[in-house]
Amino acid sequence: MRIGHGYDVHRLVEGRKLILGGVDVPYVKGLLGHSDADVLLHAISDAILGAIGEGDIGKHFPDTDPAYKGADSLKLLRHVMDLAENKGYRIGNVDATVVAQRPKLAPFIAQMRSNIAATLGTEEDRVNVKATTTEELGFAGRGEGIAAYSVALLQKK
Ligand SMILES: Nc1ccn([C@@H]2O[C@H](COP(=O)(O)O)[C@@H](O)[C@H]2O)c(=O)n1
Ligand SMILES: C[C@@]1(CO)OP(=O)(O)OP(=O)(O)OC[C@H]1O
Repeated sequence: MRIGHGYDVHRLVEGRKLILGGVDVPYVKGLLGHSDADVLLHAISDAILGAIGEGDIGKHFPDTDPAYKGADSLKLLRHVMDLAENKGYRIGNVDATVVAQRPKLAPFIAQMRSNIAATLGTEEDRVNVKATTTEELGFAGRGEGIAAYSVALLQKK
């Protein structure tokens, strides 16, 4: 068994879609990034890369490479899972927390979980997604950005 941890932050700006866990969440702002800036999927991708000793998403998908401009982070996550599977691993479980003061994410969590499980080729009960505010403290609390944390446990197939 192998364990990995991931953390990511993106800035909230006007004129961008808010994509979280592959869900287009209705909001007045979206996350800024080279890709679709799906901070949740980036944290999960980094957790899996950590578990298999493969660095981080910046190493695999450089933000200087035009190929990843506007990239769908579900596709990046699938590529990361291909690396894990090629090394003989499958998902034990994945847990993640999105840190966002707004918008309310609870109505979208089930779809995020479903998207992530399908992309990882695993059962939904092996994937958990949570959301928390920071009680208006810090950058997330001021609505300047959204953070996400994840851990991933991988098992030998
Ligand atoms: N963006 C968010 C943040 C939180 N939630 C849900 O609200 C619950 C309470 O949040 P606290 O920060 O006060 O702990 C939390 O457990 C989430 O279920 C949310 O939907 N969207
Ligand atoms: C995902 C990548 C893809 O180019 O770009 P960004 O959307 O900027 O996201 P970040 O979390 O900064 O990780 C870097 C890149 O791998």
